Amino acid sequence: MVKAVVCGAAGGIGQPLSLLLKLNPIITELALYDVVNAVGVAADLSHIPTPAQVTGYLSPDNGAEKALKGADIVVIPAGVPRKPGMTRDDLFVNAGICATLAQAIANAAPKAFILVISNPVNSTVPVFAETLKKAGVFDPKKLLGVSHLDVIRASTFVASVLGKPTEAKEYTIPVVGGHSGATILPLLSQTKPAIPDILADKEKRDALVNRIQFGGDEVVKAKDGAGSATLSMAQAGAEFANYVIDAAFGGKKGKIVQAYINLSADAGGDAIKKEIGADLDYFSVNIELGPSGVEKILPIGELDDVEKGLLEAAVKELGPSIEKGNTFQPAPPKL
Ligand SMILES: NC(=O)c1ccc[n+]([C@@H]2O[C@H](COP(=O)([O-])OP(=O)(O)OC[C@H]3O[C@@H](n4cnc5c(N)ncnc54)[C@H](O)[C@@H]3O)[C@@H](O)[C@H]2O)c1
Ligand SMILES: O=C(O)C[C@H](O)C(=O)O
Repeated sequence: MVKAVVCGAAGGIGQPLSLLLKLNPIITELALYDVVNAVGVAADLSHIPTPAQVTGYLSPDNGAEKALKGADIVVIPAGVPRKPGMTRDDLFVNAGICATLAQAIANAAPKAFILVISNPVNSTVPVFAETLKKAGVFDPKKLLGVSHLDVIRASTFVASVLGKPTEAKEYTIPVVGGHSGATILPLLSQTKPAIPDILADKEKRDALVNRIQFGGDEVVKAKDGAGSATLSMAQAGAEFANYVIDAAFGGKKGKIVQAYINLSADAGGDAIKKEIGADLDYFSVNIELGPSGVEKILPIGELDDVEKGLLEAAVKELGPSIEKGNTFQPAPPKL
């Protein structure tokens, strides 16, 4: 029996993400929460003949906590998306929503896995952590910032540069760092199978790194004011959630993925700080998933000279974003 909850379920990401989770046969309960339309989306999905029983909740009468009660995993795409000209940092307005949802999770589902999609991920994950810490329920093994869209983009774009667009799934590229521009660090030198021709071609490689780092901008520009990536994010979010569910509840230990996490989650976090040469609290790293969530933090591994330069830029930009999340003070509740 697995209960999944989507917060922000009526949105551009929330709806297709909820659909994809409804299709996962391990999920037996799917609760949808949003400040608008969650009941309608739930009614719609509830007609699909898969095991998950779908319910919808709105904000009045403590809807968030009702939805969250007994949750095993909570996926959060709640909050405002970018418009052209905005950076992800401009979305820090979402911090308040994140703090409110974190408090509701602390009250109603303190042991749940929490997957944060809401931007800016580099700051919203620290906001979640700080709220959970204050509530005394923070488990760094279970709080995961979802940077998986960068990973699926990397596979797609590498295959495209190789002229093998139909074989994207065959290419695995670890993407570490954070989830915003220069903080996104694709480790092309660790691509499997190896891509020596791209690595040797500076122009090709630079363009590829840039496309992975700024793939989000490509979609924001194309949507021209109608939001940012929703469908690819829903796929990435569901794939990532399914990895976590399989590892925690499906007996499939050992999956290695990247996620933006608090480095205190495992002893391997200290080794990461040495590898990156910085005392950051958060970084997107290779993790092994298991029943406890982050079972192990694994080394980043060897970087080539290009990647060492990119790492320096990523670390520089990440520090202030983390600090912003760590020090965020939610507005006091209105009386
Ligand atoms: N991590 C990533 O890779 C990634 C990728 C794409 C988008 N995002 C981010 O995901 C977020 C959502 O994007 P979207 O395109 O779905 O936006 P959207 O506006 O289409 O949907 C957001 C939903 O959140 C809901 N919401 C607002 N306040 C809420 C609250 N307090 N509680 C519950 N729900 C609330 C809204 O009603 C809306 O339905 C944005 O911040 C966006 O930047 C992250
Ligand atoms: O670019 C955005 O604002 C949304 C998301 O973070 C993305 O990478 O597509």
